[in-house]
Amino acid sequence: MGEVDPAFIQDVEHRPKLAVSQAEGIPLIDLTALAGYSTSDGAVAASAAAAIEGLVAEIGEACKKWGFFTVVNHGVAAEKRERIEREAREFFGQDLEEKKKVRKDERKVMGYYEMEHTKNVRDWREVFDITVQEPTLVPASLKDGEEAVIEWTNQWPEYPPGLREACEEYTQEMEKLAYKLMGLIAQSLGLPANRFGEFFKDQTSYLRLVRYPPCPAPHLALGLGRHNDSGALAILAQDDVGGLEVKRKSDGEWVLVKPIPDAFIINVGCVMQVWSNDMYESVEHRVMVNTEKERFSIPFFFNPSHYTMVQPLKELTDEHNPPKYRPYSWGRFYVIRKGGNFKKLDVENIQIHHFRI
Ligand SMILES: O=C(O)CCC(=O)C(=O)O
Ligand SMILES: [Fe+2]
Repeated sequence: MGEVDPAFIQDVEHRPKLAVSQAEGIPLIDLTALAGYSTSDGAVAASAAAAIEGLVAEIGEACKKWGFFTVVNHGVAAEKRERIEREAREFFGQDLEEKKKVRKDERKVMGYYEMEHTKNVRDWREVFDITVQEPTLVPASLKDGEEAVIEWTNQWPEYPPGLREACEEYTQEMEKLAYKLMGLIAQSLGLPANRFGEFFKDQTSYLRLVRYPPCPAPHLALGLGRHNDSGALAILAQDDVGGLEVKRKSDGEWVLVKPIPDAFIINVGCVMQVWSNDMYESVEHRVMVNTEKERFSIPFFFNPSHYTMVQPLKELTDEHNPPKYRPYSWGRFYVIRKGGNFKKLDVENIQIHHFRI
């Protein structure tokens, strides 16, 4: 059994229990009703509208109670998911030297990386990041009032040659699903289905391919340390190995998210927490590793346009429920977050609670 670099070792209170219960897991939601929804045919629309109403209620309940849920019958073609999963395995299967040819750094923020830290402890994983809009515009400066932007672009490896196409095809599917889910979430908050649409015109969403290698010390290290996702929504494809844990809101216990074939795991991010004025919370999660099996996952992070000022929505606040956050620039928040995970920091990386009133 190999020695583990101390950079990976979690403080005692953050080490995982290797035997965790899967009981009372996150809600499972069937999206079949979305496919049949048609407003052009009155008869279909009437029954479909009732089904959608049920779905909206289920999603609202899941967002409030868990911040996480699993969806099935989501309409994403299985071949597209299988294809990107295959390409990801091919990419990570190469030598480190090859992968480092597309390594990210402080200027090229998309690409391969194997030294990420979460809360200043190194994660037992390697990633490949792809921005969805080519190019993605983000602020050039972190100072208020400065409007200049820079462009983030992707780095594509020579091998596997089909990786780029697989990613582009898959992100289109993720976007479609994200818009549908945002529509349902908006309705669950009593808002029009398209309420969030305006925020994503120049979205800064990204896709991440992840490999968690087997680890000789899964009781000491984590594949990914506890964290919240910073954007609006995340859609995760995990393989059949398992390891994702969610901090259950009701009692603070870490609960393992059981892998379900073809399902996606959805969670609301910090932007949705602020928009909803804490009605829906972005819940902490982390990833355990194991001694035997490598694990692959593919999260898609649905993020607003860089110029979005994130703040509680007017419709959801009033004098009895005043805004709990000051407005903040999504673009600057995102640039700081993306830069902060490269290395150990002296201070806590930027978090929404820094904007809490
Ligand atoms: O790999 C997973 O299961 C979760 C990944 C995740 O939470 C993240 O990358 O933010
Ligand atoms: Fe996450």
